[in-house]
Amino acid sequence: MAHPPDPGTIIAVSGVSKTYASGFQALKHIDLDIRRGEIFALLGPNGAGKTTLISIICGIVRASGGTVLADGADIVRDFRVARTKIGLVPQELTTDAFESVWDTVRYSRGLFGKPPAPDYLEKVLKDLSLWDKRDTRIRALSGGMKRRGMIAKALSHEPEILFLDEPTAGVDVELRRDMWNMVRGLRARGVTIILTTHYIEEAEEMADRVGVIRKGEIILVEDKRTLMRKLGQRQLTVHLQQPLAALPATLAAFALTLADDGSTLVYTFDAQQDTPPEGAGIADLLRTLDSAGIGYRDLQTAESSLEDIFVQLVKEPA
Ligand SMILES: Nc1ncnc2c1ncn2[C@@H]1O[C@H](COP(=O)(O)OP(=O)(O)OP(=O)(O)O)[C@@H](O)[C@H]1O
Repeated sequence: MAHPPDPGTIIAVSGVSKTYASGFQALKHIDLDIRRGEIFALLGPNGAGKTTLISIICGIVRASGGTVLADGADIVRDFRVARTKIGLVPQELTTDAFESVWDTVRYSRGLFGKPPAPDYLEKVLKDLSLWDKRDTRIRALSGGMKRRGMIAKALSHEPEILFLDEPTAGVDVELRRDMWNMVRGLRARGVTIILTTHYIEEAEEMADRVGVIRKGEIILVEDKRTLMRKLGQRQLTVHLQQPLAALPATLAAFALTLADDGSTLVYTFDAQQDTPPEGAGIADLLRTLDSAGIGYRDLQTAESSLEDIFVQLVKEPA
């Protein structure tokens, strides 16, 4: 069954499964709502099903079951309407290599039945630093420029939803920066962006929400900040004046480990615990150290990153 229409939802994935002809089940009953105007990062290890899911939503791969609505249009029944809403920058660079950049974007726009819009296409190419290359054949472009070309092509019909599958895999720093500027600009214009990435720091920097997929199942969808607060851990590192041979019994109340041959104490606690259990706060620890006569030179705190959280989430259960 389709979802009840919710104006805040731009993509509604309901019960989507995919079993490839080989018999391999790549997706298992995926439910996922993408909100209008957000940047959504889909994270998952190799082979988790990210590309399969994106390809289904974009109408390239047929689901074995379930439904997808793109801005209210069923991607199978209302295929044409759904397609005009979506732009896809695929992982693999495939395009009509013999056409010029300009012809590629112009032609691609025409395929979606959109009237010519040279001013819009000029802006897209300029934003992607491709304007100077507009008469160059795609195949004569460098790898990074080809990727810019793919993005321009995906944007040619002014889609409301843009999928970027591993957009920055193997691209240089400059292109990555341009790409994120472009993504920010698109979001500011109300375009919804869904990206897959292996660079978790990108998701950390760019995404509003994060979804994690593992072995064909969505195991988590969360606002990025909430996720980091919920699952993040903080660590306090205490550099001691004198190394300790072992943890003294007076410190047993704290979750401590001794590192660096006894010269460092590491205290790990949940970032979500604004109020730690009675007597287990940082102040309590420092007081206990003082009264035990354990001197320290320095203190450092660190929070776990989205990367740490991700690694914890996708690691195989022991
Ligand atoms: N055409 C196909 N036939 C059979 N199995 C396939 C096919 N395409 C993908 N798979 C399998 O489905 C699983 C999911 O693949 P998918 O490409 O969706 O993963 P992914 O999360 O995008 O991975 P990566 O991060 O490596 O791109 C993998 O085990 C893959 O081998």
